[in-house]
Amino acid sequence: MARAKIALIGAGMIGGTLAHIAAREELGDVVLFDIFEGTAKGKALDLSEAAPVFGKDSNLKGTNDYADIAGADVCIITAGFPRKPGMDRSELIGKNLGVIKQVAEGIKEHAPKAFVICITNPLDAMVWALQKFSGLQPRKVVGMAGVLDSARFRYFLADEFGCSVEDVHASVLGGHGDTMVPLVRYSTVNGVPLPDLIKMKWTTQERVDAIVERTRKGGGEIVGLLGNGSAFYAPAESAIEMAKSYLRDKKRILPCAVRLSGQIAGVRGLYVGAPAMIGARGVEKVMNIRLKQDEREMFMNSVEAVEKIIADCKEMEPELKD
Ligand SMILES: NC(=O)C1=CN([C@@H]2O[C@H](COP(=O)(O)OP(=O)(O)OC[C@H]3O[C@@H](n4cnc5c(N)ncnc54)[C@H](O)[C@@H]3O)[C@@H](O)[C@H]2O)C=CC1
Ligand SMILES: O=C([O-])CC(=O)C(=O)O
Repeated sequence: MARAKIALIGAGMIGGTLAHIAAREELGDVVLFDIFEGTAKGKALDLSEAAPVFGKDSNLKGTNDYADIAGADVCIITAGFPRKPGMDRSELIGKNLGVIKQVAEGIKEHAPKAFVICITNPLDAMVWALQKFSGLQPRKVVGMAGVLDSARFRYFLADEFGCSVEDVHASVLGGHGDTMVPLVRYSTVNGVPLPDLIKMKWTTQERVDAIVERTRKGGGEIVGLLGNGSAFYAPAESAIEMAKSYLRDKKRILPCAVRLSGQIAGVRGLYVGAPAMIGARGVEKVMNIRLKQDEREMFMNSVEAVEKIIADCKEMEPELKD
């Protein structure tokens, strides 16, 4: 059987890391696309030269020609600009909306059957715009944020309990911004929910509240530390998890930015983070979890934040207006 073809649109920090993981895991042949041809070609060649050392076979190609992504099974988009310390992700639309428009046109023309995972920020608005510009089926266009946000939540909780990260599961809903909703009630250690762990005196409400707040601001914490760029290892690992679930029809249930059609709090037509089953048909199901009043309020607050960014995108690009 032919190898899967994975197109990485954007060959910067996340794009290069994605290529590295895809090659090491022999997920398929990799096309690295970037407006800077040298960056894409250089990283593809460097990784090709590493392959004999790690002993895996994948073809890696760098390009600035969309024709090279033809027939891709998966496209992962990181093209665009990261924020700088002190900036909000929403401030990136001025630069990144135009980039997403170009990327959508490239994918629509050359890889319209691909499963498309958007990472570019501000995430929920960019994946919404990408689906609109490209006209691809919503079930084949998703955004990566929830896997990353819940991985941060899991890491902070495992650190709090001094236990393995493998035994901590967590769910984060809503937009990828400071209003995201880490769901305490649905987060567990060995199946035991956090509120029970508080009763068991494994931690306190105050400490859990602080972890929730740190999770919400997790991206900004890394931006502040790096000084010149944003997180890339954890975002790349997270998108690969989503790509693998599609390519291997694993039907993982992962928190992703998906276009809702009423499953959570009745929200429709908007891309926002929710637990979704990813299989060979793309988004095969969205979990219709029931929220308590306070959770629902936090979720709607996050939805409103996404709606505001989308309204600004519509002002910039009238073709996005319905
Ligand atoms: N969704 C999420 O959870 C996360 C999102 N991000 C976002 O991912 C994006 C990429 O981050 P990095 O890889 O760190 O940035 P980077 O700056 O290292 O790489 C971006 C690449 O995009 C390329 N590019 C710019 N315009 C392009 C165009 N029109 N066509 C093709 N390529 C183009 C640049 O040349 C650069 O190589 C940023 O917007 C960042 O905010 C970052 C971390 C997590
Ligand atoms: O914070 C940023 O700008 C990058 C990002 O989305 C994250 O790491 O969560």
